[in-house]
Amino acid sequence: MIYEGDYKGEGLKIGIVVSRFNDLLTKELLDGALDCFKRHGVENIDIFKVPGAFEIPFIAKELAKKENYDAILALGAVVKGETYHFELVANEVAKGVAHINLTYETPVIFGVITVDDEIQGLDRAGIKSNKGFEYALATLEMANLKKKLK
Ligand SMILES: O=c1[nH]c(NC[C@H](O)[C@H](O)[C@H](O)CO)c([N+](=O)[O-])c(=O)[nH]1
Repeated sequence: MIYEGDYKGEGLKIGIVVSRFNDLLTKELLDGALDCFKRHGVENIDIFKVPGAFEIPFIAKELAKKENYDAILALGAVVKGETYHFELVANEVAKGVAHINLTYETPVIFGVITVDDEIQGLDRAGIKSNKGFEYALATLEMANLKKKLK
């Protein structure tokens, strides 16, 4: 028997946590995700805005604890700078989101792009593709797969 989630969005309640740091990129990721959710029939979306990617896990955890979202999408953009800060932020956000997935009952999709520079970021935020749309598809798939496991 093969179990996989479909992309039906009707009746799903989705939470999006999006960081404002590098919002030239993150607002495009958010637009791409909202476009995807709308095209797949999702009508119940809550959006939570945080200062930077480092703050994403805290809010994602608070939402997962409530257990009233079918899935949560974390969107952010970490761009390599001159300092080591890039690696610290990127690693901690990934670890934080992974920890929430294994601690609570709500799937949290890791939609944080980590890029060397803004151009690479723009390529992924609309020029060559919109990763926000792709991460939203993963969110729909996981929300529906989880329903099948009940
Ligand atoms: O979302 C980001 N936050 C970044 N830093 C801020 C961080 O997420 C926190 O908001 C800040 O450290 C306050 O806690 C970034 N860098 O510094 O490289 C970055 O590229 N992206």
